[in-house]
Amino acid sequence: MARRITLEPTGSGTAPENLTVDYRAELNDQQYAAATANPGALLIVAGAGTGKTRTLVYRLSYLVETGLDPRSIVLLTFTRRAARDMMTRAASLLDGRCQRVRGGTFHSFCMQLLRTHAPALNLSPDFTILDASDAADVLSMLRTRGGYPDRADRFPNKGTLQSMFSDTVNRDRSLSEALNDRYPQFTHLHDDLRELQDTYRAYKAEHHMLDFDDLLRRTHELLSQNDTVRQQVAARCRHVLVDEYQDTNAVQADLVQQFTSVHGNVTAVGDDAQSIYRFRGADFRNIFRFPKQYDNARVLKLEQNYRSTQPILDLANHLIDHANRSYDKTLFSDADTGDLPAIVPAADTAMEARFVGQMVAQLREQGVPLRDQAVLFRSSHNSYDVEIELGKRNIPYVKYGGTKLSEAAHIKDVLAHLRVAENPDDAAAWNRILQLIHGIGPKTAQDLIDWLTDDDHSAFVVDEQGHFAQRYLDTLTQLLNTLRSIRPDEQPLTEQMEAVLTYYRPLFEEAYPDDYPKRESDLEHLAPLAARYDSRQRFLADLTLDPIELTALDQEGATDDEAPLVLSTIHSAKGLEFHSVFLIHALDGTLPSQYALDEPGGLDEELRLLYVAVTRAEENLFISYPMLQTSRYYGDTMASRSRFLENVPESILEPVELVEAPPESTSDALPESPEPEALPTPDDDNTSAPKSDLSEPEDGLPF
Ligand SMILES: Nc1ncnc2c1ncn2[C@@H]1O[C@H](COP(=O)(O)OP(=O)(O)OP(=O)(O)O)[C@@H](O)[C@H]1O
Repeated sequence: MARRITLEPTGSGTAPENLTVDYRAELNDQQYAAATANPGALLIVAGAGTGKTRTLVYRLSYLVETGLDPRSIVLLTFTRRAARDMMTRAASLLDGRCQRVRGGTFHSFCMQLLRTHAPALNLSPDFTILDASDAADVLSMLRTRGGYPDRADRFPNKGTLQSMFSDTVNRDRSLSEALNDRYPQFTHLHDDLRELQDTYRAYKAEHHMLDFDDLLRRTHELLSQNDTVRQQVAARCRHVLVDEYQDTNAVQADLVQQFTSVHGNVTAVGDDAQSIYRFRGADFRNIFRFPKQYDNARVLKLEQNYRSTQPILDLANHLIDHANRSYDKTLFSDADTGDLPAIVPAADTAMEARFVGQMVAQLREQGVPLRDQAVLFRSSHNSYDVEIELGKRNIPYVKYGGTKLSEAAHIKDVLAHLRVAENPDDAAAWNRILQLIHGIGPKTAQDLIDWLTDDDHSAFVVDEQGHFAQRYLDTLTQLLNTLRSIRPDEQPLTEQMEAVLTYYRPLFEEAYPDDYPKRESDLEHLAPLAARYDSRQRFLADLTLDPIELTALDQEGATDDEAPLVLSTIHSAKGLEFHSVFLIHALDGTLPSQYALDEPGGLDEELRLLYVAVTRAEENLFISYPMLQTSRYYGDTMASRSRFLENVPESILEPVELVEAPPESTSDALPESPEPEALPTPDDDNTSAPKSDLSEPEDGLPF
C-alpha cells in the first residue's frame, strides 16, 4: 500500500472566528464537536432524539461556510425528502449555497452515475427502473417460460424469488449462502435457481431494465472495474455525508468507501439501536466496522436527548440494555419529570381501539393537537379497529406505511405506458399494458413483446396486419398510436399523461370494475405531480425510487382543516416525534413478529423496532395490547403481551387497567368488571395525559 501523507486543512473559506452561524451557541458540546470536526472520517453515533438531524444540518452548513464547494458535497439520506429538508434547513441557517449540495438516496445517486457512465458498462443511458413488484413480475414470466414449476414440486413463487435474488446482492453473498441461511427448504433447487437468476440478469440487460439492486451493484461494478471512472467520481466527492448509516447494506458501505477513495472525507451518522431494515439487507454491523474501515476514523457520540422526558428514556434505555450488541450510550434528558410510560392491557381489539379513540379525543380537548399525536403499530393491518373507532368519533387521521402511490396497480398501469415511451425495450412495462387489452393473455403478450421489442418494429406501427388477431387489433392500434404520439418526450408531461389517460380510462373501468370510482382520485393526483417535472425520465425515476404515500397525497390541499392524527407503521415513523404516542398491538407474535423468531438476529431487530417506537414519544407513551384476538382461521385465541415488556419493573412501566363506565351512565350497559380499580381522573395540565377510564359518553357508545 502506498505511503500516506496527511495534509492539514488550510481552508479557503471563512476563518472560524468570522463564521456567520454561531455553532457554539446553537449546539451542545457533543453536537458542536461533531458539526465542526476537521475533515477525515467521522462516525457520529447518535442516540434517538439527540439531534442527529440538527447536527448534520449544522455540519453541512459548516462545511460550506468554511469553503467547500457545495457541489462537491454529497449528502446521502434514506429518502429524497430527508435530503431536501436538510438542505433547506442548512440554507436558512447559512444561505442558498446549501441548496446546491448533491443530495438524495443511494439509489438515486447511483442512478445518475450510471446514466453518466453507461457506455463504460455497455448500458443504454435510457434504462428504466424496475421496483420490487415489477422485478417479481418479470421473474414470474421467466419462471413460467422456463417451465421451472414443472421441474420441482414446490418451486418458489415470484415474491420469494425476488427476495432471494435481492438478498444475494444486498448481502453480497452467493446464492448457496443465501439458500443455506434463509431458504433451506429450497437448497435442493440450487442449480435451477442459479440458472433462473442468470436468465433474469440476461433478460434485464437485453431490455435495458435495472432493478433497485442493480443500481447499487452495477455502480459498485463500475467503480471497482474502472479505476479512471472511480477516480473521476471520487475526485468530485470532496465530502460525503451519510445519514442513517446503521441501515446501509454491504454494497452501500463499500460504495461509500469508493466515493471517498480520493479525499477520504466522510461523515456517517447513525444509531445502531435504530437499525430496522434487515429485511432489505441492511447490516447494522456496518456501523461497528466503520472505525476499522477508515484510517484515523474518529467516533463521536450524541447522548443528550431533547425529545423525551426522562421516564420515557428510562424505558428506552432499559429495553436496549437487552440487545446483544450496541455502542455503549445512555440517553439522558433535562426534562427529568413526567408521567411514566403506561402498559395497558385491553380485553380485545375493540376495547383497545376505544381506549385509543377516547384518549386521543381527551388529549385534543386538553390542547394537544391531533398532528402531535400518533398511533404506531408493527403492521398496517394492526390498526383496522382503531380506524373504525376514529371514524365513529369523526377524528381525522392520515395513515403512513400502507400502499405507496407508485405501488397501486392502476398507477403502475399508467406509469407503464410512460415507461414504454421512454424505453421501448422495457418488456416488463409492455407485459403490463398489453395484458390490459381484452383478448391478450400472457402467451399472446409474450409473442407481441418479442415482436414489438425487435429493432425492426420499434416504430410503434402495426404494419403487418396478418400478424395480429382481430379481437384485439383495434385497441392495440390505439395503444401504439398513443405511444407514438408521446414517444419523443417533447410535449409537456401533463399532456402526455392526458393522452395516456384518454386511452387507458375504458380499460381501467374494465380492469377494476368493483372499485374504479375510488381509484379514480389517485389518477387525478398524477397530473399535478407530473406538472412539477420537465423530464419524463426523472418523473419516472423519482416515483419509482422514492414512492409517495397514497394517503399522504389525499392530505395535500386539506390545509384549511385540522391537521390529522398520524397512524403509522413503526418503520414509517422513523425520524418523527410526537407529543403523545400510542403503541398498539404490543403482542408476542406481532412485536416481535412471529416470522422474526426463526431468523438469526431477527429478535434483536424486533427489539430495536420497539425502541424506535418508544423513542418517538415526547411526553406521553401508552403501550397497549388486546388479551383476546379473533382471527378468521383460529377464532378467538388468548394473546400475551410482547416478551420485551414482560419483566419491566413497574417503576419504569406503569400498569393501567381499563374499566367500563358504571352502568347507570349509559342505557345499554356491559356488566361491570369484578374489581374495577379506580383510575386517576384526567389531568388538567395539558402536557400530561390522563390515565384512562372508558367513560366518555360523547357519542353515546353502548357501555
Ligand atoms: N442543541 C439543541 N437544543 C435544543 N433542541 C435540540 C437540540 N438538538 C436537538 N434538539 C431538538 O431535539 C429534537 C430531536 O432532534 P432530531 O430530530 O435532530 O433528533 P434525531 O437524533 O435525528 O432523532 P431520531 O434519530 O430519534 O429520529 C428536535 O425537536 C430538535 O429540535
